[in-house]
Amino acid sequence: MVLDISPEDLPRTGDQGIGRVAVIGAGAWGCALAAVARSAGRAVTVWGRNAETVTAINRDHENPRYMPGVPLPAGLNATMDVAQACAGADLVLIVTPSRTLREMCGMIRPHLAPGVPVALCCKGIERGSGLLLSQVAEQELPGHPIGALSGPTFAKETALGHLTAATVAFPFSYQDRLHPETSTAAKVAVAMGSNAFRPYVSDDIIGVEIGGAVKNVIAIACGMMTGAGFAENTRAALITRGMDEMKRLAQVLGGRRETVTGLSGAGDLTLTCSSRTSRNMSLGVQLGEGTPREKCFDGRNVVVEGEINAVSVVELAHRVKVSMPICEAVHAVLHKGAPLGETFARLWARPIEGEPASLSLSIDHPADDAAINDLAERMS
Ligand SMILES: NC(=O)C1=CN([C@@H]2O[C@H](COP(=O)(O)OP(=O)(O)OC[C@H]3O[C@@H](n4cnc5c(N)ncnc54)[C@H](O)[C@@H]3O)[C@@H](O)[C@H]2O)C=CC1
Ligand SMILES: O=C(CO)COP(=O)(O)O
Repeated sequence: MVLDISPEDLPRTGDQGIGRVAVIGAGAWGCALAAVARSAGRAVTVWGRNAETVTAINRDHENPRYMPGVPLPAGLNATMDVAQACAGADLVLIVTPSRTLREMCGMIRPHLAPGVPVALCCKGIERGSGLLLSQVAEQELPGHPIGALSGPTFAKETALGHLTAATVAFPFSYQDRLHPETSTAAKVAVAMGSNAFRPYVSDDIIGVEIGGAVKNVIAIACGMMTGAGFAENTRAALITRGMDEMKRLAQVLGGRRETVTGLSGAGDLTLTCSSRTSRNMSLGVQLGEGTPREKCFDGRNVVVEGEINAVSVVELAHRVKVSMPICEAVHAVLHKGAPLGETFARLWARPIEGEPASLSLSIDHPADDAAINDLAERMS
């Protein structure tokens, strides 16, 4: 199954003006989204920094470095020239690792026509500032509507045309509330939507971004426990309690709890916490099995957003006084040298709490150090 459908074959709900899409980043997700936009009938140019990758996309319709064996639509153009990529673009998708976002915004700024919307497709929170990626982009690209596209979307499956859904979120103006179908989010959704790729429209960019950023940290936790030999009960508990951490953080920052139960929170948690296709889950599994960090992924340099973002998520949680014990545990193991077994054993031995958290209680039960040590031993 390959996504190279002719635009005429696609039922459209009405073209709302986005004809040309620039995709910044020629990795797995950049190429998958470029394929999606192309199959939805858009003219697409991908910007990449690597000459071999750019040549391979244009000549072989494949990205052998990041998505080998996955055919890309023939009509995709790739370039190393950012001015060329952005020329005439009605929509820009930024799809490089989150830590590069500020730099990418600065790079495209001189080449964008006024008011062109920019959808962020990377997942994270800026380290140090604690800013959501949309706030970073707002600082760097004044005058451009900034939104996010996020959801349970493995790049390879998406590029192969497996049925996929994602959320497109841009802040709504008052006019948008009266006519949501003409909002920027809706226009972007229409521009990207096809028979195989189903976007949903949201006005809650904070909720959507928090879901995307935090789920990677929770996926590392699930991987760690799986690698350490724990089973499905443990994973289900981490997914559910991890979602609660996301909801609390989203709400305090002005997002909606219900957004986190959507594609970008619950959906993406379900996907990435269930499959070693996820680089985050996979890193956790390898560490849980006892592989030293430098030997994970056979020593290859792989983008694992949750590893870097564990720091920014925990710093942000401290700043806004939100309790995120699972993220804290991942952070302690990855960045503070805490022993994996004992850290997760202690996570389970915390005082009894209410579910939901609005049932405010905390009952200490004496930590049984011998039992914790046994559990820690099982995990080491
Ligand atoms: N792969 C996937 O299934 C999905 C990935 N994402 C998100 O998309 C973002 C990108 O991930 P992938 O495409 O998977 O990563 P990737 O590793 O496949 O590709 C990363 C791309 O970014 C480029 N890059 C790296 N550092 C750069 C820098 N300093 N300046 C300019 N370009 C740079 C690389 O050359 C490469 O083209 C991440 O935030 C990830 O969480 C989101 C949904 C799905
Ligand atoms: O975000 C993703 C799927 O939605 C990709 O997950 P990983 O970055 O863990 O591979």
